[in-house]
Amino acid sequence: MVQDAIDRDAKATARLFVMKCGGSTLAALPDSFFEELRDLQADGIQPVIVHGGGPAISENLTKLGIESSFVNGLRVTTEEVLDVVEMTLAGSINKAIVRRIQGSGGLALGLSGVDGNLITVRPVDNSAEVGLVGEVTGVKAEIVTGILALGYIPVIAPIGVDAGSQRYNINADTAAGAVASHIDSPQMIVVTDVPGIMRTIDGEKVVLPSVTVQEIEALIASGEIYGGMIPKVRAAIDCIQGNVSEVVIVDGKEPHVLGRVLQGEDIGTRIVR
Ligand SMILES: Nc1ncnc2c1ncn2[C@@H]1O[C@H](COP(=O)(O)OP(=O)(O)O)[C@@H](O)[C@H]1O
Ligand SMILES: CC(=O)N[C@@H](CCC(=O)OP(=O)(O)O)C(=O)O
Repeated sequence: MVQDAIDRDAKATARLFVMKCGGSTLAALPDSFFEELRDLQADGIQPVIVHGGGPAISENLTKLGIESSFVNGLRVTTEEVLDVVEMTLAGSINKAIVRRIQGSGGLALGLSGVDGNLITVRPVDNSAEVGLVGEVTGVKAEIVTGILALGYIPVIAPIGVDAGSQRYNINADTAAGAVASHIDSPQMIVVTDVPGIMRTIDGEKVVLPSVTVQEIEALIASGEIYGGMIPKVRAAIDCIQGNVSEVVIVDGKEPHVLGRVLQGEDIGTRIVR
């Protein structure tokens, strides 16, 4: 009987997954991606979305004539930059994702980490260099599970608040990893614009089917993992030290990509302990 209860619990948590959608790929995601999300939701699976939008933020900053730069993959964020980050992430991008899910017949509810103090942060260690960028200190899991219990897919924009209600910009990969850890999601799926972590072997580019934490450190040290892939693998390493057992990096344009990952098919790169 005890075993039955354990099996039931395992089944219940296995239905939950966090998905990070990168700004590099959002506009290119086909309708079939959102239709699959709708079907998964109808089957009782509980996706939680954390999204990025870096390219759209940069575009809006340029339009407004506001200069911005990156230090180690983090956007140097002033209050002026944060106005644009918030209007882009919590505004147009968040609502575009919600509309696409609803347009396919699914149910979604958008919010940012500010709403209900969902994501609390403190300034990152190098805040003297990057400004108002936050490191996650807490996630109110009950808000996420409450939205899921209402039958909606939570769609979360990566902006956090501190105890004094100051808002902060958070890298979307980092925010997704923190959400996955705090809600005890067994899996995090990172949807991006490449088919996984790639490496050149004998002059040919190949996708690594699976990598360990140690292999990742070596690939960063050799320069084979660089740029936007670094925060993804760092977030993956952080969350697989906890209750998340695997992180899968995939290309959102692959047909039926979510179902294939959930069924354990060899697709993309699996990051395991
Ligand atoms: N080893 C690697 N394999 C695949 N992509 C890599 C690798 N190292 C760096 N990248 C880069 O990481 C990018 C994905 O990161 P990014 O552009 O930030 O995506 P997103 O917007 O989805 O967060 C790829 O387009 C590629 O240019
Ligand atoms: C602190 C920091 O750099 N925040 C990111 C948040 C968006 C993001 O991470 O979007 P992608 O996933 O599309 O890169 C930024 O301002 O661009």
